[in-house]
Amino acid sequence: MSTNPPHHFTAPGPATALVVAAGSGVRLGAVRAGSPVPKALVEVGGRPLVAHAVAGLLDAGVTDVVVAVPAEHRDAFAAVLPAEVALVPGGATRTGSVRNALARCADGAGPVLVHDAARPFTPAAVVARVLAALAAGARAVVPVLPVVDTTVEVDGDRVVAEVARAALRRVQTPQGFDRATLVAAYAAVTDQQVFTDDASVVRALGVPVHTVPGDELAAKITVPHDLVLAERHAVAR
Ligand SMILES: Nc1ccn([C@@H]2O[C@H](COP(=O)(O)OP(=O)(O)OP(=O)(O)O)[C@@H](O)[C@H]2O)c(=O)n1
Ligand SMILES: C[C@](O)(CO)[C@H](O)COP(=O)(O)O
Repeated sequence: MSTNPPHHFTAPGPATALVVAAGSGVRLGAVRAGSPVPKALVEVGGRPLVAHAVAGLLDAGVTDVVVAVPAEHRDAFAAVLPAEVALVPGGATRTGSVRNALARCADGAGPVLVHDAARPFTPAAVVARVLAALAAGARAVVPVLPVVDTTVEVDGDRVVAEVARAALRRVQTPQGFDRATLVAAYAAVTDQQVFTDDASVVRALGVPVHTVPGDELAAKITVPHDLVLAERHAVAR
C-alpha cells in the first residue's frame, strides 16, 4: 500500500506501532462547522496524514500497527488504511487513546512504538534509531532535537526569566518502549493524570528514558502553517 520510496532499514524482529489518530485538530482548524474532519484525515500530498504515518512505520520495518481513531469516523479511517491495520476507538485524551491501543496488543511480541498520526513524514532513520536503542537494552527511548530559539518564562505578557536552553530538548515520536514496561506504566496511571507523551508515563514509574537524535522532518502538524510546510515537502519529495 505504501507509495514511499524504498528504505534501507529493517526492524530486527517483531515490533508493534500504536498510532494515535483520534484528536480533532482544534489548533489546525480541522473541525469546521457542518463538516468535521478529524486532523488525521486531513490530506497532504493527496493522502491523509494517518496514511502517511502508517506507511512510514511499515516501510521502516514495523510488523504490526494499531491505530486509535475517533469512533464515529471508523469507516473513513478503514477506507484509507491497509486491511491488516487494527483500529480501536480513541479516548478523550491522547493518553486514553494510547491506553485503548495498548490494550489491543498487550500480549504481543517485541517492542512497542507510540507514534502521532500528526507526524506524517517521520524518516525511517528515526524509527531505526529508536528500535536500535531498544535492541541495545533501553526500556524507553525518545527522539529529540535541540531548542534553537531563546526560551523565556513569562508572567502574562512580561518576561520574568531566561531559561538556559543547552540542556533542553524538543521531544518527538515515535517513542519506543519495552512492551512489559509500557503495559506496567499505563496500568499504574489513570486517564485523569495529565501526561503530554508516553515517556512521561513511563518515567512516572521511575524507568529511565533515553534519547536518540530526532529529525525536523518528523515535525508535528499542529497549526495551519505546519500544513503549508508539509504540503511543500510532499510536492518536493
Ligand atoms: N484524544 C486524543 C487526542 C489526540 N490524539 C492524537 O495525538 C496526537 C497528538 O495530538 P495533537 O497534535 O494535539 O492532535 P489534536 O488533539 O488533534 O490537536 P488539537 O489539540 O489541536 O485538537 C495526534 O495524532 C492526535 O490524533 C488522540 O489520538 N486522541
Ligand atoms: C506526544 C508529543 O507529540 C511529543 O512531542 C506531544 O507531546 C503531543 O502534544 P500535543 O499538544 O498533544 O500535540
